[in-house]
Amino acid sequence: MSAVATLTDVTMRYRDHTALDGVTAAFATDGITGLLGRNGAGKTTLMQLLTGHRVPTRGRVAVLGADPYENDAVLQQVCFVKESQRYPDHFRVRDALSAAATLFPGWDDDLARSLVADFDLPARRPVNKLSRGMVSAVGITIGLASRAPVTLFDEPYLGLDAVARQLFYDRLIADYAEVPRTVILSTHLIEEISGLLEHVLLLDAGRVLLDADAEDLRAAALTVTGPADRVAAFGRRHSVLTSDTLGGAGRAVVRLSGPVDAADLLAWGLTAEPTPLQQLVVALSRRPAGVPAQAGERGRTAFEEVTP
Ligand SMILES: Nc1ncnc2c1ncn2[C@@H]1O[C@H](COP(=O)(O)OP(=O)(O)OP(=O)(O)O)[C@@H](O)[C@H]1O
Repeated sequence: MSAVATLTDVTMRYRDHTALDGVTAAFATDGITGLLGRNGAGKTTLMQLLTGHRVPTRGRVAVLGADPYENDAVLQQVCFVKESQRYPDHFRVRDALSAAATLFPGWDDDLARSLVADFDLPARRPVNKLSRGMVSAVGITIGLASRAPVTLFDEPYLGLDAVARQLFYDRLIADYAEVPRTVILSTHLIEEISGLLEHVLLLDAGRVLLDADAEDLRAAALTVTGPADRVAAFGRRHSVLTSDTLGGAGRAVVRLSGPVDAADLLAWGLTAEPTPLQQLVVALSRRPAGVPAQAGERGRTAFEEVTP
């Protein structure tokens, strides 16, 4: 894989709190990565390091072959759409877009205009008079129209309604097809974006819990249902991530340790379907009740061998 951005054994501490702990990861040139994880997992911190907003306590961050911190040559190739982006008080929508146009060499004005129209953004209205969702739409417009080789969206759609979110996904995928680039998208709306993702990086308490191609993930787990004893027996052949029973019926999310023959499943009286990404992430990130998230401790590790 040719990587456009890497973190090598990166630790980030805020006073006594370790937000990232020994993270090593690489982001492919031209790829859409979902940066996933529970609240406080370290997603924003990781993005801040990639965009030169912070310097790691330990380890190395490289973007386009160089340290991004205070590096203008790198940073003009990087667009970071933050969860709660603030704009100068007097800025109208069109001012925000004009300012962005001067920052990014690849800025596409036609694309910006068409996104403004699609999101129904009032170009002359001050940004601080927009609704929460409209402010998000401004950020998304800037993120897409920047056409930056490395574009990061940190939960970009606070307040956006379902129709506008779908518009974002559609425009992202269409524009990515036209101008491939590296997109890193952090979100809690995993199911909504799972179809867009080529790669998944899952953080838990500051550590990498999963780093895998989305395609491999789809083939790596099954949700199996059927008589509880048979589900349990099937699970013993593989690796059970979560399971529950209701009466005599069982259901388990199973990480496969080898190929599964459909006829074999049928003979066992079981039905199986691919495990949705969201369910998989929940299963992997789940900690036993009462166990706090703490960097330095690993979460569940059942999936680690799947990591390419
Ligand atoms: N400036 C800071 N000072 C102290 N602690 C911080 C600071 N920024 C982040 N943290 C802590 O670091 C941890 C990781 O935070 P981060 O914002 O990176 O998580 P996140 O995965 O983006 O979470 P969320 O999904 O809730 O946005 C959290 O425990 C957070 O409280």
